[in-house]
Amino acid sequence: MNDTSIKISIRKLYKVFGDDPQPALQLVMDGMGKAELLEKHNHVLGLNDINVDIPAGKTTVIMGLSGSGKSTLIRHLNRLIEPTAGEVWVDDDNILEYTDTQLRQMRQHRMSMVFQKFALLPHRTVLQNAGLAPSIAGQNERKYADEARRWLDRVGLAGQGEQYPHQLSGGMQQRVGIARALTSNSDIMLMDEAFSALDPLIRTDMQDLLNELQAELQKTVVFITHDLDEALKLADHLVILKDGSVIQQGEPQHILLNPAAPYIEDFVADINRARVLRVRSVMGTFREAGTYAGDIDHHDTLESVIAKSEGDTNLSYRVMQDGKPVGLLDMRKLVRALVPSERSVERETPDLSDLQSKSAETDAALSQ
Ligand SMILES: Nc1ncnc2c1ncn2[C@@H]1O[C@H](COP(=O)(O)OP(=O)(O)OP(=O)(O)O)[C@@H](O)[C@H]1O
Repeated sequence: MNDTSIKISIRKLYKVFGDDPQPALQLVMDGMGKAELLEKHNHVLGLNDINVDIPAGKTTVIMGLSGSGKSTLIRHLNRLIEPTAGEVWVDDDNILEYTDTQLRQMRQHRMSMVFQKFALLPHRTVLQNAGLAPSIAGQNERKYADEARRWLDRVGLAGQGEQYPHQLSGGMQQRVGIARALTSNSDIMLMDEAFSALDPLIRTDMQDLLNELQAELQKTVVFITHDLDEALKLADHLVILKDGSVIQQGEPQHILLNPAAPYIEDFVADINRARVLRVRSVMGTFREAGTYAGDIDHHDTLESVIAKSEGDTNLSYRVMQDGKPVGLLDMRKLVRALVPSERSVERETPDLSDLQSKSAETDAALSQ
């Protein structure tokens, strides 16, 4: 994540829910955990000393199980929730110091939100829903129609502008939600479980759409999910929450290869690593001299390299990025990366038959 500036910076953020949060906060700062705070003091620890830098133009995914604090955290970014302590900086402003007018300006022009349940206005057309932000800012339909239509076209809803939300499927309604966020022309998109209400195939389509839009538009996206596959597919930066605390954050591939806590190890244990890990995350240094079986791209998945090698663990490949060699990938190293942790590598190194059965599983999954 080099060469990226920070768009949103969350500093020492705490949220305690209850009648008298300040004394409870002191107990938390002195080390009391969520369970004890609830049991002995009847206060809920929502967020505990959150420090996260959200890079501009990238997708940051906040992931955690139910109750871990994801919604509480994202709602602090537009001050739908006020913290018990801490700071939230957006574009170098501490938004907790904003006046009501500044806050309204920020919500209207600098941040948009995409909701799990779409939150479309039922009596407005698709075009009017897409143009909600300019409409609230006082523009009439004639003025915003071109821009709203452009984004409806871009999300795959060309010709649907005169429909009403109830005439569209769930996936189409969420496309309107995304078009609405894009028509607002804000740099920051907050997406709260935005795809969780959709059927699996539609959900995959929407994830692909978001990745495509991001490659084109580079918005600062903060995306909440409880689904690790979704997180790994979307995230440039991944933040994992548990009981209101950040357990680990960083580049998703790095987290997968270096889980910092048993909780994360458990989370990532069932992931199809061959499909998620990229060559760049496991390759070694490039050496001029040496023989290799062919060229692969740094962004290829390990699964595609396994297929290319036909399971031959004696091979190594030259890794290319933008036409230049950047590394070497030894198939034995690739195989080691498929095993979840260092400890298990010491116990057992998978052999060719493991690889082939993994490939067969993958083929079966792909052909479904
Ligand atoms: N208004 C509230 N009053 C009291 N406790 C709250 C309130 N809002 C959230 N909480 C508590 O704060 C913690 C974090 O909740 P939050 O909704 O942020 O979790 P989440 O990770 O978004 O969960 P889910 O995936 O189920 O939406 C939970 O223990 C929850 O019960």
